[in-house]
Amino acid sequence: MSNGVPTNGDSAETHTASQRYLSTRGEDTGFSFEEVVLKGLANDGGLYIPEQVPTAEGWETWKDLSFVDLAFNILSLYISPAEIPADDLKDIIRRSYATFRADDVTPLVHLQDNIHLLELFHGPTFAFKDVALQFLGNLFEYFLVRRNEGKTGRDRYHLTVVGATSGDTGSAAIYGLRGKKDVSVFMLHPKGRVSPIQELQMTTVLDPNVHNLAVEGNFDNCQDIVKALFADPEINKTHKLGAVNSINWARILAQTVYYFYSYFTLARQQGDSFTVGDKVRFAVPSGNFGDILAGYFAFRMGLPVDKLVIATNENDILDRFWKTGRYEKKPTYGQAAQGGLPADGVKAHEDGVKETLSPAMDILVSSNFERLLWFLAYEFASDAGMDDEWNKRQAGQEVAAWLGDLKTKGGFGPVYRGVLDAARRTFESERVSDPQTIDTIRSVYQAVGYVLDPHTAVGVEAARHQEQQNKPQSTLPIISLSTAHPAKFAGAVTLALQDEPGFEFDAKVLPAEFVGLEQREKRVRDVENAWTAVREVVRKEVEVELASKEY
Ligand SMILES: Cc1ncc(COP(=O)(O)O)c(C=O)c1O
Ligand SMILES: N[C@@H](CCOP(=O)(O)O)C(=O)O
Repeated sequence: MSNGVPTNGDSAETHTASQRYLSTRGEDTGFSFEEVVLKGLANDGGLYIPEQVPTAEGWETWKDLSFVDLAFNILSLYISPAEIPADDLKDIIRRSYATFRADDVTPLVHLQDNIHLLELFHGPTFAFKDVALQFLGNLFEYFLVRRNEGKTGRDRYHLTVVGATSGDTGSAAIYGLRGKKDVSVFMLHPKGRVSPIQELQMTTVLDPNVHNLAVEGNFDNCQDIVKALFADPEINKTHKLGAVNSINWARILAQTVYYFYSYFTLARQQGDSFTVGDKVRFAVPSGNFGDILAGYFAFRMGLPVDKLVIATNENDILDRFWKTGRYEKKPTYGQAAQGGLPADGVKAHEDGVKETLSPAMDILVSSNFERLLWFLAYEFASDAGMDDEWNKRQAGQEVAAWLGDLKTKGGFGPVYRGVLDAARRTFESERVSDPQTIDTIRSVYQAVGYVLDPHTAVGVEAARHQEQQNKPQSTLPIISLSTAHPAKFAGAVTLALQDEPGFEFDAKVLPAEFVGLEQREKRVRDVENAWTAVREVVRKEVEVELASKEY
């Protein structure tokens, strides 16, 4: 079904295949970038992906570009100038990264041996989410200003953003959208399950368009409520829902930039011992699979990636998939996957999400895994020798069936051997326990004096294990993504370092921006773990907000 690319009166010929989008469940195709950004989730429940992953022609020549110029080159491959003219796109990107404390936006620092840390926490809320959400906030604003030109009052297009957070997306989205015209933002967090600083970062923002909702439940309950709202035709029609979670394609797209940028930074830092064209590994602390999926796109675009290493905490659905070929909320260990794969020997944990020291990754089901599944299914279907339309249809049907089973039976798999083999060609997985996380924070501090946040520690431990395991490739540099500032997770950091001589959290870790947060006024509303109850709250609070506006 074509939904009419693009929305602003230009002809479809102005869009390349990588600038048109389809749903992973196969029913919805032909969307423009603007449509997928404003809609978030497809009508059939799928996630948007580009019809084709573009090759980054001449990427090797981008080595010395600034972050902003590099971002422009990459993003232009996915956004037609007929939708956002080049100068406007450049301006959006420039403004998005002007809010970062580091001149080079995402610095790369050498940690130990072959491991380099990609510091992604220099944005306003001290977590990697800022890289995408500063950009997404400005994109929403750009599209809304254009849509609302000459309109007044209730005729204006008012976007109602609803998002779920285990701590970091919430504040990053709020900082990306606070005070923006024609947008209300509702962030659902699991009550009492985010770190105290994360909670304060969200609830101390008092702009009238920001609404914090504390849900009695876990992160997956929050994510399910958001998905249920997107599936409800009524609220979508009346309130024009928008997404800030990584179900929104723009989140993934913005994150591909730092894979390229860190690769080039490494090449500049290493001089003769690393030339553009050499391979690297990336280790990525993973939960919803958005961050590492951006790495997959970078790889598909031509970046020389040896392997993408998925690092999970004890909520290990992804690790179990790579080991068994089954994607299951509740593990059924001991059953070998198709083709006689070994069981992984990991102990089953309690039914549901485990609360760990890396709470932002306490996720049972990783929403972006669906996007990877589509590409794996597409690759598998392509072996049948049919035409591209057939391959795409087949991939969509396969994904819809898998996701259907996940919903009704709690899991699916084992997947076809060819699908699993394709997954293993590009990715490896590691599961890191809480004690290992603490040991890693401590041993890195003792060795080099660097303080890791617990999520970053999960990635670093995975990288170190990879270094030990992959002897022949162990000379390859590993870029380990540092996804948050350690000050956001005082509990875990203090647990690991309290006995270290001279270590003082406030002096060594706490940034000035966090001092005094707890004394500020807060606004948050408790809500039931029920999507219909949340829908009522959204309706009422948007009404109050709109009634107070004069434009
Ligand atoms: C600090 C931190 N690290 C890692 C992750 C996992 O990233 P993703 O959900 O994209 O896999 C998150 C949450 O998304 C996070 O907040
Ligand atoms: N870890 C996230 C969970 C939401 O993930 P998202 O990347 O899909 O927004 C968080 O910190 O909120």
